[in-house]
Amino acid sequence: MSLEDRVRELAVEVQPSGEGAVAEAGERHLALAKPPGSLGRLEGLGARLAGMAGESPPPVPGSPAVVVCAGDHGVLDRGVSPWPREVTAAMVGNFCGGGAAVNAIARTVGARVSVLDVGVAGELERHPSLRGARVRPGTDDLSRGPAMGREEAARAVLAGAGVAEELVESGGVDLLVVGDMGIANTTPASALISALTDHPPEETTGRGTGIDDETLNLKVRVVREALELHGPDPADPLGVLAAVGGLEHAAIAGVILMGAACGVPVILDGVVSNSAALVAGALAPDSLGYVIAGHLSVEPGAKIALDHLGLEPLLDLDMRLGEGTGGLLAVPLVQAAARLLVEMATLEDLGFG
Ligand SMILES: Cc1cc2ncn([C@H]3O[C@H](COP(=O)(O)O)[C@@H](O)[C@H]3O)c2cc1C
Ligand SMILES: O=C(O)c1cccnc1
Repeated sequence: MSLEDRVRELAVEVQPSGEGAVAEAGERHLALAKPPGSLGRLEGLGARLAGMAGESPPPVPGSPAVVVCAGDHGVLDRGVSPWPREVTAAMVGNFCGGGAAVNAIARTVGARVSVLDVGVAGELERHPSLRGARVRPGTDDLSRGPAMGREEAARAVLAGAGVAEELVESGGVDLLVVGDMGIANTTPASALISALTDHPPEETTGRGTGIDDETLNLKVRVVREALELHGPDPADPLGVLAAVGGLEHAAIAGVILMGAACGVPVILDGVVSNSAALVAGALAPDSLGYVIAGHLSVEPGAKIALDHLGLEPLLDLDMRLGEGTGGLLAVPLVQAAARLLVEMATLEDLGFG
């Protein structure tokens, strides 16, 4: 079986989240000891968690993990980011050493950090939290040719899916957060969002790590050239990924598909994971029933992608880092949304039934 077929097989494994449990949780919220609707969006989130688990009340997720997917990008040669490629490998080392923003926030919310090398260009030291599944040492320049081959894109999707499966099946993880590391990776994120939402590059392209006006204009031009060169077809998500995506974007799509197939909620981070969710949703529309938008990144493509997916972000903190940082901050909200349904007394318990 080809790797593409295996991705398709995984997509077919995703079951729709349970409408019955969603309705039951909605009923329960009306009965709990509070004015109806007073917990705001936490009520709808709790009902969605019930749907994902297929039962109301839903279990309270107590074992979260972030999967930081890392890769490098040939399009960096066009000057779309001010940072050198070597920062990607250095930051992967930093994730393993515990000194990155994602590590500090993971410790705050009690999440494990797992790092997946699907496409880093440099040498990496071995480390227990680092999974090596390097498909190739970075993509090619997507503005001059395909970023990667279709089978390579499929291999990266399956690498992400494999890590998610291991965390859930052997590690007891019941809540996944996706994160990214890869210098220049906001360029393929914009290209994916334009290709899959039909918004033009001027709207989906942002300043990434913090580029000036001149570099932003160049970045928009590079994304436009890539779209003109490939004419990506939204009906062929793997083709879109291979033409204008990135290896970590592919791996994140794989984590989403496997999380959904296992019935585990997946919290998105910023624009890179938002673009990957568009790919996952195009491969398996039902996977979106298991996806939660953790926060709204400052990158303009983030809002376009989330609107297209029909997802409302839980937090809006003006963050634009990636790594999984904004997604992790939403973990306590997700846990609280489930715990409210599990632990609150009802009005009837209080004698007001
Ligand atoms: C030190 C450092 C740490 C980071 N952690 C995440 N990113 C984020 O910034 C990069 C994408 O932005 P652009 O497309 O502008 O290059 C990615 O590596 C992303 O994960 C970082 C970037 C840097 C420089
Ligand atoms: O939205 C993000 O996650 C993001 C923004 C800028 C750079 N890297 C990531």
